[in-house]
Amino acid sequence: MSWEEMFKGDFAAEDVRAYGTLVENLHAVQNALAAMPMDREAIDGLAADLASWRDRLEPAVTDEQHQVNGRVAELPVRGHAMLPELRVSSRTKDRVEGTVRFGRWFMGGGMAVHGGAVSLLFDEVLGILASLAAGGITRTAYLHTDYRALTPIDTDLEAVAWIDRVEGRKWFVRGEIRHGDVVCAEGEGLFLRLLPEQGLGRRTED
Ligand SMILES: CCCCCCCCCCCCCC(=O)SCCNC(=O)CCNC(=O)[C@H](O)C(C)(C)COP(=O)(O)OP(=O)(O)OC[C@H]1O[C@@H](n2cnc3c(N)ncnc32)[C@H](O)[C@@H]1OP(=O)(O)O
Repeated sequence: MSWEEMFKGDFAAEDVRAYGTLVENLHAVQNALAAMPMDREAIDGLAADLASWRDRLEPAVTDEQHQVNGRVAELPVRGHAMLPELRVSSRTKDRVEGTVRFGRWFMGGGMAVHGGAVSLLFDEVLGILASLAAGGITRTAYLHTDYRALTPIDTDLEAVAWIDRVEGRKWFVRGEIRHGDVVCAEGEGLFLRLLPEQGLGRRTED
């Protein structure tokens, strides 16, 4: 299956743009919120605005096949608002490269990215490569992260992934997150190509 087939979007171009703007604004608010001082007026105002949007959106909740989040093929990370915005600059079946900038929202402490967010990025970049290389959807069996240096926020980082080896349906993938010449973190993951009966998103209890 080609990348284009796997990530074929089904939304109109203007809706894609609109969702991209929404995610961009959401991330900007998250970053500003994470960095704000105590400000009761802002806190109370934002809390009220969010409650109003909760009341508007919750009655319209739909199933996974019809949600927009994470299904917008044309946007970085498929428009998945939970993910750091990885911008893939090159992808082959052997290697994926991209850039990412973690905002203040992802800070753990010391102006550095939270370790869980680093692993989150590895799951994404290694997972993209595994799915691309396997020619179909893969699922993470394990993911190992070595934190070599603090990963700074608010600066462009490089993310790369390459295939280590393949054994049947098992794709062993490695990657790095770099800031200039500094390797901030190394990742290694095992991704299993799903069997037809395992389906996308099917849970074990289904
Ligand atoms: C809209 C379209 C969107 C598309 C998005 C694409 C890009 C997305 C990018 C984002 C990506 C994000 C992706 C995500 O976040 S995926 C979400 C996170 N992952 C999960 O929740 C996975 C949960 N686990 C499972 O579903 C199953 O356990 C899986 C599927 C992984 C394997 O269950 P399955 O029943 O299939 O396999 P098996 O048990 O017969 O084992 C088969 C072989 O594998 C070996 N093995 C198994 N586990 C381990 C282990 N932990 N260490 C070492 N080895 C392990 C095992 O020994 C055996 O080896 P061998 O004896 O054959 O040699």
